[in-house]
Amino acid sequence: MGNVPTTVKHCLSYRQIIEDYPWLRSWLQEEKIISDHDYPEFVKIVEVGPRDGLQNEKEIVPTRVKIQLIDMLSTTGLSVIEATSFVSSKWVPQMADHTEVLQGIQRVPHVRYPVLTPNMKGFQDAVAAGATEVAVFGSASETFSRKNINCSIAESMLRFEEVIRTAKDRQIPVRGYVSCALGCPHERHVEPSKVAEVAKKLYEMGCYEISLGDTIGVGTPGSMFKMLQTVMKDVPVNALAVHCHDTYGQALPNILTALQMGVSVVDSAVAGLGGCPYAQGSSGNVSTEDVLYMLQGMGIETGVNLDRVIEAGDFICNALDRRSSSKVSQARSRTL
Ligand SMILES: CC(C)(COP(=O)([O-])OP(=O)([O-])OC[C@H]1O[C@@H](n2cnc3c(N)ncnc32)[C@H](O)[C@@H]1OP(=O)([O-])[O-])[C@@H](O)C(=O)NCCC(=O)NCCSC(=O)C[C@@](C)(O)CC(=O)[O-]
Repeated sequence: MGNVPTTVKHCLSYRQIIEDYPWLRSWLQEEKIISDHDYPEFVKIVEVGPRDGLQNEKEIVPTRVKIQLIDMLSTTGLSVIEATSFVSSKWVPQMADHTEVLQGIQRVPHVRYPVLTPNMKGFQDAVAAGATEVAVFGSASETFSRKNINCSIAESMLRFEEVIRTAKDRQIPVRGYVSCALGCPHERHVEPSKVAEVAKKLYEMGCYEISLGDTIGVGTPGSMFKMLQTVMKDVPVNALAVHCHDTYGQALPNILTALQMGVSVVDSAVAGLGGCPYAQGSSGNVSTEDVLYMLQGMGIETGVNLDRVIEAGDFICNALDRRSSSKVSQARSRTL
Protein backbone atom coordinates (compact mmCIF):
# COMPACT_ATOMS: atom_id res chain seq x y z
CA MET A 1 0.00 0.00 0.00
CA GLY A 2 2.82 2.37 0.98
CA ASN A 3 4.15 2.70 -2.56
CA VAL A 4 0.83 3.42 -4.25
CA PRO A 5 1.42 7.17 -4.61
CA THR A 6 4.77 6.48 -6.29
CA THR A 7 3.09 4.20 -8.79
CA VAL A 8 0.35 6.72 -9.35
CA LYS A 9 2.80 9.58 -9.67
CA HIS A 10 4.67 7.95 -12.51
CA CYS A 11 1.57 6.92 -14.40
CA LEU A 12 0.19 9.30 -17.01
CA SER A 13 -3.29 7.79 -17.00
CA TYR A 14 -3.77 7.26 -13.31
CA ARG A 15 -7.39 8.37 -13.67
CA GLN A 16 -8.04 5.21 -15.63
CA ILE A 17 -6.37 3.11 -12.95
CA ILE A 18 -8.35 4.60 -10.11
CA GLU A 19 -11.54 4.18 -12.12
CA ASP A 20 -10.76 0.46 -12.45
CA TYR A 21 -9.87 0.06 -8.77
CA PRO A 22 -12.50 1.66 -6.52
CA TRP A 23 -10.60 0.59 -3.36
CA LEU A 24 -7.59 2.54 -4.56
CA ARG A 25 -9.71 5.61 -5.24
CA SER A 26 -11.23 5.41 -1.72
CA TRP A 27 -7.81 5.07 -0.15
CA LEU A 28 -6.41 8.03 -2.11
CA GLN A 29 -9.45 10.08 -1.08
CA GLU A 30 -9.12 9.05 2.56
CA GLU A 31 -5.47 10.06 2.54
CA LYS A 32 -6.53 13.34 0.84
CA ILE A 33 -4.18 12.53 -2.05
CA ILE A 34 -7.02 13.12 -4.48
CA SER A 35 -10.38 14.81 -4.01
CA ASP A 36 -13.65 13.03 -4.53
CA HIS A 37 -13.78 13.93 -8.21
CA ASP A 38 -11.21 13.68 -10.99
CA TYR A 39 -11.15 16.95 -12.85
CA PRO A 40 -13.16 19.81 -11.45
CA GLU A 41 -16.15 20.75 -13.61
CA PHE A 42 -15.46 24.45 -13.14
CA VAL A 43 -12.11 26.14 -12.71
CA LYS A 44 -11.76 29.64 -11.33
CA ILE A 45 -9.02 31.62 -13.04
CA VAL A 46 -7.26 34.26 -10.95
CA GLU A 47 -5.81 36.75 -13.42
CA VAL A 48 -2.55 38.09 -12.01
CA GLY A 49 -1.24 39.90 -15.12
CA PRO A 50 -1.78 43.50 -13.99
CA ARG A 51 0.16 42.79 -10.77
CA ASP A 52 2.52 39.81 -11.10
CA GLY A 53 2.71 40.35 -14.84
CA LEU A 54 3.77 43.98 -14.72
CA GLN A 55 5.66 44.30 -11.42
CA ASN A 56 8.95 43.21 -13.01
CA GLU A 57 8.80 45.49 -16.06
CA LYS A 58 11.94 47.63 -16.16
CA GLU A 59 10.27 50.63 -17.85
CA ILE A 60 7.43 52.17 -15.87
CA VAL A 61 4.19 51.24 -17.60
CA PRO A 62 1.88 54.28 -17.80
CA THR A 63 -0.94 54.16 -15.29
CA ARG A 64 -3.55 54.62 -18.04
CA VAL A 65 -2.23 51.48 -19.78
CA LYS A 66 -2.56 49.45 -16.57
CA ILE A 67 -6.09 50.78 -16.12
CA GLN A 68 -7.07 49.98 -19.70
CA LEU A 69 -5.64 46.48 -19.37
CA ILE A 70 -7.70 45.82 -16.23
CA ASP A 71 -10.80 47.31 -17.85
CA MET A 72 -10.38 45.06 -20.89
CA LEU A 73 -9.86 42.01 -18.66
CA SER A 74 -12.98 42.97 -16.73
CA THR A 75 -15.09 42.31 -19.85
CA THR A 76 -13.74 38.79 -20.43
CA GLY A 77 -15.78 36.94 -17.81
CA LEU A 78 -12.88 36.70 -15.36
CA SER A 79 -14.15 36.87 -11.80
CA VAL A 80 -10.86 37.77 -10.10
CA ILE A 81 -8.28 40.25 -11.40
CA GLU A 82 -5.36 41.03 -9.11
CA ALA A 83 -4.99 44.73 -9.72
CA THR A 84 -1.81 45.99 -8.04
CA SER A 85 0.40 45.84 -4.92
CA PHE A 86 0.54 48.12 -1.93
CA VAL A 87 4.24 47.48 -1.42
CA SER A 88 7.11 49.89 -0.97
CA SER A 89 7.83 51.86 -4.15
CA LYS A 90 11.52 51.70 -3.20
CA TRP A 91 11.30 47.92 -3.50
CA VAL A 92 8.99 47.70 -6.52
CA PRO A 93 8.82 51.06 -8.35
CA GLN A 94 6.43 49.64 -10.97
CA MET A 95 3.64 49.37 -8.39
CA ALA A 96 4.03 52.93 -7.05
CA ASP A 97 0.81 54.03 -8.81
CA HIS A 98 -1.29 51.47 -6.90
CA THR A 99 -3.82 54.01 -5.64
CA GLU A 100 -4.34 55.65 -9.05
CA VAL A 101 -4.79 52.23 -10.67
CA LEU A 102 -7.27 50.98 -8.10
CA GLN A 103 -9.24 54.21 -8.23
CA GLY A 104 -9.04 54.56 -12.01
CA ILE A 105 -10.52 51.21 -13.07
CA GLN A 106 -14.17 50.73 -13.97
CA ARG A 107 -15.21 48.08 -11.48
CA VAL A 108 -17.55 45.53 -12.95
CA PRO A 109 -20.07 43.93 -10.57
CA HIS A 110 -19.14 40.34 -9.65
CA VAL A 111 -15.48 40.93 -10.54
CA ARG A 112 -13.12 41.09 -7.56
CA TYR A 113 -9.94 43.15 -7.63
CA PRO A 114 -7.60 41.92 -4.87
CA VAL A 115 -4.32 43.73 -4.16
CA LEU A 116 -1.14 42.57 -2.43
CA THR A 117 -0.52 43.88 1.08
CA PRO A 118 2.69 42.73 2.81
CA ASN A 119 2.03 44.47 6.15
CA MET A 120 -0.35 46.79 8.03
CA LYS A 121 0.90 49.88 6.19
CA GLY A 122 0.10 48.23 2.86
CA PHE A 123 -3.26 47.07 4.18
CA GLN A 124 -4.26 50.50 5.50
CA ASP A 125 -3.19 52.22 2.28
CA ALA A 126 -5.07 49.64 0.24
CA VAL A 127 -8.27 50.05 2.22
CA ALA A 128 -7.97 53.85 2.02
CA ALA A 129 -7.68 53.48 -1.77
CA GLY A 130 -10.85 51.38 -1.88
CA ALA A 131 -9.56 47.79 -1.85
CA THR A 132 -12.24 45.26 -0.99
CA GLU A 133 -10.01 42.20 -1.06
CA VAL A 134 -6.33 41.77 -0.23
CA ALA A 135 -3.62 39.11 -0.40
CA VAL A 136 -0.69 38.45 1.90
CA PHE A 137 2.36 36.76 0.46
CA GLY A 138 4.59 34.46 2.47
CA SER A 139 7.30 32.07 1.42
CA ALA A 140 8.34 28.50 2.12
CA SER A 141 11.98 29.59 1.78
CA GLU A 142 13.64 31.53 4.56
CA THR A 143 16.11 33.26 2.21
CA PHE A 144 13.44 34.26 -0.30
CA SER A 145 11.30 35.67 2.51
CA ARG A 146 14.15 37.92 3.62
CA LYS A 147 15.02 39.04 0.08
CA ASN A 148 11.39 39.63 -0.92
CA ILE A 149 9.81 41.18 2.15
CA ASN A 150 12.82 41.83 4.38
CA CYS A 151 11.83 39.55 7.25
CA SER A 152 11.96 35.92 8.34
CA ILE A 153 9.08 33.55 7.73
CA ALA A 154 8.17 33.70 11.43
CA GLU A 155 8.15 37.52 11.40
CA SER A 156 6.06 37.54 8.22
CA MET A 157 3.47 35.34 9.91
CA LEU A 158 3.16 37.85 12.77
CA ARG A 159 2.65 40.68 10.26
CA PHE A 160 0.10 38.66 8.29
CA GLU A 161 -1.75 37.68 11.45
CA GLU A 162 -2.40 41.33 12.21
CA VAL A 163 -3.43 42.07 8.62
CA ILE A 164 -5.77 39.08 8.51
CA ARG A 165 -7.31 39.86 11.91
CA THR A 166 -7.95 43.49 10.97
CA ALA A 167 -9.28 42.49 7.56
CA LYS A 168 -11.63 39.98 9.15
CA ASP A 169 -13.04 42.67 11.47
CA ARG A 170 -13.76 44.74 8.36
CA GLN A 171 -15.12 41.75 6.43
CA ILE A 172 -12.38 42.00 3.84
CA PRO A 173 -11.43 38.60 2.42
CA VAL A 174 -7.73 37.72 2.45
CA ARG A 175 -5.97 35.38 0.06
CA GLY A 176 -2.61 33.86 1.03
CA TYR A 177 0.37 33.07 -1.19
CA VAL A 178 3.15 30.62 -0.46
CA SER A 179 6.09 31.40 -2.75
CA CYS A 180 8.88 28.97 -3.61
CA ALA A 181 6.50 26.02 -3.27
CA LEU A 182 8.50 24.01 -5.82
CA GLY A 183 11.93 25.59 -5.52
CA CYS A 184 13.79 28.71 -4.40
CA PRO A 185 16.18 30.91 -6.40
CA HIS A 186 18.60 30.86 -3.43
CA GLU A 187 18.05 27.61 -1.52
CA ARG A 188 17.04 25.58 -4.61
CA HIS A 189 15.21 22.63 -2.98
CA VAL A 190 12.23 23.37 -0.77
CA GLU A 191 10.72 20.59 1.32
CA PRO A 192 6.99 19.99 0.71
CA SER A 193 6.57 19.82 4.50
CA LYS A 194 7.76 23.45 4.76
CA VAL A 195 5.24 24.50 2.10
CA ALA A 196 2.52 22.64 4.02
CA GLU A 197 3.54 24.30 7.30
CA VAL A 198 3.29 27.84 5.88
CA ALA A 199 0.11 27.06 3.92
CA LYS A 200 -1.54 25.60 7.03
CA LYS A 201 -0.62 28.64 9.14
CA LEU A 202 -2.07 31.05 6.58
CA TYR A 203 -5.21 28.95 6.25
CA GLU A 204 -5.68 28.69 10.01
CA MET A 205 -5.14 32.43 10.40
CA GLY A 206 -8.10 32.98 8.09
CA CYS A 207 -6.98 33.14 4.47
CA TYR A 208 -9.89 31.80 2.43
CA GLU A 209 -7.60 30.48 -0.31
CA ILE A 210 -3.94 29.53 -0.43
CA SER A 211 -2.10 29.99 -3.71
CA LEU A 212 0.95 27.76 -4.01
CA GLY A 213 3.53 29.56 -6.13
CA ASP A 214 6.17 27.95 -8.30
CA THR A 215 7.87 31.33 -8.22
CA ILE A 216 10.81 30.39 -10.44
CA GLY A 217 9.01 27.85 -12.62
CA VAL A 218 11.26 24.88 -11.87
CA GLY A 219 8.58 22.39 -10.86
CA THR A 220 7.54 19.29 -12.77
CA PRO A 221 4.40 17.15 -12.49
CA GLY A 222 6.45 14.92 -10.17
CA SER A 223 7.34 17.66 -7.71
CA MET A 224 3.89 19.24 -8.02
CA PHE A 225 2.30 15.89 -7.12
CA LYS A 226 4.55 15.40 -4.08
CA MET A 227 4.08 18.95 -2.84
CA LEU A 228 0.28 18.90 -3.24
CA GLN A 229 0.03 15.45 -1.69
CA THR A 230 1.75 16.84 1.43
CA VAL A 231 -0.10 20.17 1.54
CA MET A 232 -3.50 18.52 1.03
CA LYS A 233 -3.05 16.69 4.34
CA ASP A 234 -3.19 20.08 6.09
CA VAL A 235 -5.30 22.32 3.86
CA PRO A 236 -8.50 21.19 2.12
CA VAL A 237 -8.11 20.92 -1.62
CA ASN A 238 -11.00 23.31 -2.25
CA ALA A 239 -9.00 26.06 -0.54
CA LEU A 240 -5.93 25.57 -2.73
CA ALA A 241 -4.82 27.34 -5.90
CA VAL A 242 -1.74 26.83 -8.06
CA HIS A 243 0.38 29.67 -9.39
CA CYS A 244 2.86 28.48 -12.00
CA HIS A 245 5.64 30.35 -13.73
CA ASP A 246 6.74 28.81 -16.99
CA THR A 247 10.54 29.08 -16.93
CA TYR A 248 11.09 25.42 -17.86
CA GLY A 249 7.92 25.04 -19.93
CA GLN A 250 6.30 22.87 -17.25
CA ALA A 251 3.47 25.14 -16.19
CA LEU A 252 0.63 23.46 -18.13
CA PRO A 253 1.57 19.88 -17.16
CA ASN A 254 1.96 21.07 -13.57
CA ILE A 255 -1.50 22.64 -13.68
CA LEU A 256 -2.94 19.47 -15.21
CA THR A 257 -1.45 17.47 -12.35
CA ALA A 258 -3.05 19.84 -9.85
CA LEU A 259 -6.43 19.54 -11.62
CA GLN A 260 -6.19 15.76 -11.50
CA MET A 261 -5.69 16.05 -7.76
CA GLY A 262 -8.84 18.18 -7.41
CA VAL A 263 -7.43 21.72 -7.38
CA SER A 264 -9.92 24.03 -9.09
CA VAL A 265 -8.30 27.46 -8.85
CA VAL A 266 -5.52 28.44 -11.26
CA ASP A 267 -3.55 31.69 -11.31
CA SER A 268 -2.38 32.90 -14.70
CA ALA A 269 -1.34 36.11 -16.48
CA VAL A 270 -2.61 37.46 -19.76
CA ALA A 271 0.04 37.05 -22.52
CA GLY A 272 2.21 35.14 -20.04
CA LEU A 273 3.53 38.39 -18.60
CA GLY A 274 5.59 38.42 -15.49
CA GLY A 275 8.41 37.53 -13.25
CA CYS A 276 9.35 38.33 -9.70
CA PRO A 277 11.81 41.19 -9.08
CA TYR A 278 13.34 39.11 -6.26
CA ALA A 279 13.67 35.86 -8.26
CA GLN A 280 16.24 36.56 -10.95
CA GLY A 281 15.99 34.52 -14.12
CA SER A 282 12.43 33.38 -13.55
CA SER A 283 10.14 33.87 -16.51
CA GLY A 284 6.55 34.90 -16.79
CA ASN A 285 3.44 33.27 -15.44
CA VAL A 286 1.63 30.66 -17.42
CA SER A 287 -0.51 32.56 -19.89
CA THR A 288 -4.22 32.84 -19.25
CA GLU A 289 -4.87 32.15 -22.95
CA ASP A 290 -3.01 28.81 -22.84
CA VAL A 291 -4.73 27.72 -19.63
CA LEU A 292 -8.14 28.61 -21.09
CA TYR A 293 -7.42 26.70 -24.29
CA MET A 294 -6.39 23.60 -22.34
CA LEU A 295 -9.42 23.77 -20.05
CA GLN A 296 -11.80 24.29 -22.99
CA GLY A 297 -10.34 21.21 -24.67
CA MET A 298 -10.97 19.22 -21.49
CA GLY A 299 -14.58 20.39 -21.30
CA ILE A 300 -13.93 22.33 -18.10
CA GLU A 301 -15.97 25.51 -17.66
CA THR A 302 -14.33 28.80 -16.66
CA GLY A 303 -16.88 31.42 -17.73
CA VAL A 304 -14.03 33.28 -19.48
CA ASN A 305 -14.03 34.28 -23.14
CA LEU A 306 -10.71 33.28 -24.72
CA ASP A 307 -10.98 35.69 -27.67
CA ARG A 308 -11.43 38.65 -25.37
CA VAL A 309 -8.44 37.63 -23.28
CA ILE A 310 -6.40 37.40 -26.50
CA GLU A 311 -7.52 40.97 -27.34
CA ALA A 312 -6.39 42.16 -23.90
CA GLY A 313 -3.11 40.32 -24.45
CA ASP A 314 -2.62 42.01 -27.84
CA PHE A 315 -3.30 45.36 -26.22
CA ILE A 316 -0.70 44.99 -23.47
CA CYS A 317 1.88 43.43 -25.81
CA ASN A 318 1.51 46.38 -28.21
CA ALA A 319 1.85 48.79 -25.29
CA LEU A 320 5.00 47.00 -24.10
CA ASP A 321 6.24 46.53 -27.66
CA ARG A 322 6.67 42.81 -27.24
CA ARG A 323 5.43 39.50 -28.55
CA SER A 324 2.92 37.58 -26.47
CA SER A 325 4.37 34.56 -24.62
CA SER A 326 1.06 32.77 -25.10
CA LYS A 327 1.40 29.90 -27.58
CA VAL A 328 -2.34 30.08 -28.22
CA SER A 329 -2.18 33.76 -29.04
CA GLN A 330 0.83 33.18 -31.30
CA ALA A 331 -0.95 30.32 -33.09
CA ARG A 332 -4.10 32.40 -33.56
CA SER A 333 -2.15 35.29 -35.05
CA ARG A 334 -0.59 32.91 -37.60
CA THR A 335 -3.83 31.24 -38.57
CA LEU A 336 -6.19 34.23 -38.69
C1 LIG B 1 7.46 44.48 2.87
C2 LIG B 1 8.30 45.70 2.68
C3 LIG B 1 7.46 46.95 2.62
C4 LIG B 1 9.24 45.79 3.88
O1 LIG B 1 10.21 46.79 3.62
P1 LIG B 1 11.09 47.38 4.81
O2 LIG B 1 12.10 48.31 4.20
O3 LIG B 1 11.60 46.28 5.67
O4 LIG B 1 9.99 48.19 5.62
P2 LIG B 1 10.08 48.92 7.01
O5 LIG B 1 8.91 48.47 7.81
O6 LIG B 1 11.45 48.82 7.62
O7 LIG B 1 9.83 50.46 6.59
C5 LIG B 1 10.77 51.16 5.79
C6 LIG B 1 10.04 52.22 4.99
O8 LIG B 1 9.15 51.58 4.09
C7 LIG B 1 7.81 52.07 4.31
N1 LIG B 1 6.86 50.96 4.08
C8 LIG B 1 6.69 49.86 4.85
N2 LIG B 1 5.71 49.12 4.34
C9 LIG B 1 5.25 49.76 3.23
C10 LIG B 1 4.23 49.48 2.30
N3 LIG B 1 3.47 48.38 2.38
N4 LIG B 1 4.05 50.33 1.28
C11 LIG B 1 4.80 51.46 1.18
N5 LIG B 1 5.78 51.77 2.05
C12 LIG B 1 5.99 50.93 3.07
C13 LIG B 1 7.82 52.54 5.74
O9 LIG B 1 6.76 53.46 5.95
C14 LIG B 1 9.19 53.15 5.85
O10 LIG B 1 9.17 54.41 5.22
P3 LIG B 1 10.15 55.60 5.70
O11 LIG B 1 9.83 55.82 7.16
O12 LIG B 1 11.57 55.12 5.50
O13 LIG B 1 9.77 56.75 4.80
C15 LIG B 1 9.19 45.60 1.41
O14 LIG B 1 10.08 44.57 1.56
C16 LIG B 1 8.36 45.38 0.17
O15 LIG B 1 7.64 46.25 -0.26
N6 LIG B 1 8.45 44.18 -0.41
C17 LIG B 1 7.58 43.80 -1.52
C18 LIG B 1 8.36 43.07 -2.54
C19 LIG B 1 7.43 42.61 -3.63
O16 LIG B 1 6.41 43.19 -3.92
N7 LIG B 1 7.85 41.52 -4.26
C20 LIG B 1 7.12 40.93 -5.34
C21 LIG B 1 5.94 40.15 -4.86
S1 LIG B 1 5.75 38.72 -5.86
C22 LIG B 1 5.83 37.43 -4.81
O17 LIG B 1 6.15 37.61 -3.69
C23 LIG B 1 5.51 36.08 -5.35
C24 LIG B 1 4.05 35.88 -5.77
C25 LIG B 1 3.07 36.47 -4.76
O18 LIG B 1 3.81 36.51 -7.01
C26 LIG B 1 3.75 34.37 -5.94
C27 LIG B 1 4.77 33.61 -6.74
O19 LIG B 1 5.06 33.98 -7.88
O20 LIG B 1 5.24 32.60 -6.22
